[in-house]
Amino acid sequence: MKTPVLAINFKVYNTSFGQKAVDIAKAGEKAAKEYGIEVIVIPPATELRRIASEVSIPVFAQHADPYDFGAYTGWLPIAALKEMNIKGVLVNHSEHRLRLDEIVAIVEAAKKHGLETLVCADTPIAAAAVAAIKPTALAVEPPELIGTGIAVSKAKPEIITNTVQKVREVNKDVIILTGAGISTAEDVEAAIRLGTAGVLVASAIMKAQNPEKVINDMAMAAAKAYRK
Ligand SMILES: O=C(CO)COP(=O)(O)O
Repeated sequence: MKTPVLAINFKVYNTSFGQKAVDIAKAGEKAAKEYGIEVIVIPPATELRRIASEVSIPVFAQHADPYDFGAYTGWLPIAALKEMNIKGVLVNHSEHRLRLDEIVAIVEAAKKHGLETLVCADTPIAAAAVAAIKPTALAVEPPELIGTGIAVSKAKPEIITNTVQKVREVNKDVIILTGAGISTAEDVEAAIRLGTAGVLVASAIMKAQNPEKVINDMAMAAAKAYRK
């Protein structure tokens, strides 16, 4: 994973499926090229194969299970992601919470299959616990700000600075991202100034009138703030 990062969690909005999802992913690809940053798109499981075949930027799954191919009805094996050219997996999102042993199993299985991991944590302490598992990246997202349009980087900057401090005590390499309520280019800039390498964002893009413009503005802000 390169830095800075604009990771777009599509969640399961009505814009997260079909052609709209492809258009948003293509806007991400365009911004990644234009500003030289890492844009990661994270569509629902049903859209993974199509989007991975239409864009060259990394596509991550919103969740996957630590299984190989086999008799696992209703689960999404990590082995299948690899076959679809998916580059990584989001783990333990606050809307899809897991126990620590389950997080460990997914991160280990992803490593075995050569996939990256972006693990979510709701507090600085949880982020430090996650950092000890050595994922590729982690995102600190206070659940009470998710989907509110109130950016954690503005409303609760101490959550970000505490996360960076606690995580670096246990892991010097993991990429740290900021998420929850990130709405504007300014919010992205603040997240980077507070010591993280980018953002994990959903509603500001998925619910926008003009998602392409929001992606462009956030990507430009990330590139600019990260260079300084
Ligand atoms: O949960 C999030 C990203 O994974 C954050 O969601 P919002 O950007 O909608 O606040």
